[in-house]
Amino acid sequence: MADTRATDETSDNTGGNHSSGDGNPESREVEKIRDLKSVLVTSVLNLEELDVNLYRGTHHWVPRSRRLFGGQIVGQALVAAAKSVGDDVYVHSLHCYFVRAGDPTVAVLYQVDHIRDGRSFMVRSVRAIQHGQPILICQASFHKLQPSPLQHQFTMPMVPPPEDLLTEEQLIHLYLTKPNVPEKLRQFLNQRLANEVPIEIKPIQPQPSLRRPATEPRKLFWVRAQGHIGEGNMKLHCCVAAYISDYAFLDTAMLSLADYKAKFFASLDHSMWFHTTFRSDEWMLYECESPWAANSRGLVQGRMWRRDGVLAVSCSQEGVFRVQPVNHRNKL
Ligand SMILES: CCCCCCCCCC(=O)SCCNC(=O)CCNC(=O)[C@H](O)C(C)(C)COP(=O)(O)OP(=O)(O)OC[C@H]1O[C@@H](n2cnc3c(N)ncnc32)[C@H](O)[C@@H]1OP(=O)(O)O
Repeated sequence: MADTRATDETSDNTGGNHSSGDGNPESREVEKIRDLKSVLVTSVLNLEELDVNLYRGTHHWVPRSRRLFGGQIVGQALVAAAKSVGDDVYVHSLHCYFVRAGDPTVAVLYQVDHIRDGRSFMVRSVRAIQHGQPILICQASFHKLQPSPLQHQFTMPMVPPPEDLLTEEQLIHLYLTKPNVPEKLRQFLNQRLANEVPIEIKPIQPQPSLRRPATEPRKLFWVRAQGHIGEGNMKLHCCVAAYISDYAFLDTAMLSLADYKAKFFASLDHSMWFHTTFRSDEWMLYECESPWAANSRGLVQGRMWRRDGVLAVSCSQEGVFRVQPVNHRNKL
């Protein structure tokens, strides 16, 4: 059954100044690289307030596509929206459209509109703007805690615990020790290792090689933010979950198609529902599936489970996919 415990995790430091480290610039630098709390909280999710309801966000990791990572834009939009509500309401859902590619060479402005303050619910609309044009439109709704006898949830799938599994990084290192790894593939995998994505992933069923058969479009992995964030800041955990939720989600739709690669793919929209308290810096099981793909689009749906079996977050996204056959002789 769903966890209906009233949360005491109500303090809001989202976007506040989080100092860390021992004051030594060198150790602060090391911590900045290693600790997600530094990278995301003091940098990416720490928006600069420019005016009333107007914020500026900067970037950390940019994907190979050279367009801004969607999870970063959604996470920052949620930070901006959350700044305009009190400590007694929690985001329960958000709905976004990615309308233009984000430009990694300039900052993003976030403009928050107060749509409605009701008795139980508060609704905000956020526009992420670059070069005077919206790149994302986001609606977020916040709700007071209102416990009810109506409660149920699906059951978490049975999977091995994260302690029994290797991280994606470890799997890549292992793969690179094999003889005869093609040079192009080696370069690609080394680039993946060099990515400073502040997210850790442990696949439940790692792909033995990149040349995989077509499978049911479903995958499961343990995921958490890198570094320590700690308890007591549910708003921040939701913003970090928004960042994480977009990372390895959309490619679920490609699993049904072997021998093709996406020459262009991008998320068109992103929706999330936050059900209960969780910690984004602790392992959560991300269950991703794609019920449909056609017409150059694919739909993905995801559930993030706390490791105690409580359904914490549900996500949904549609993406555009332009695919081409893989030439296996020259393949990565
Ligand atoms: C494992 C680690 C990897 C992690 C990566 C995580 C990534 C997760 C997913 C994301 O975060 S994606 C980032 C968030 N989403 C976006 O940035 C999408 C923003 N929205 C848009 O860019 C536009 O709204 C969108 C492209 C979706 C639609 O705009 P248009 O209708 O003007 O685009 P159009 O379809 O005409 O063209 C899009 C591209 O497809 C190309 N194209 C069009 N028709 C085509 C065709 N028939 N065949 C092949 N390609 C085609 C077209 O040239 C163009 O390529 P370029 O961008 O390189 O120029």
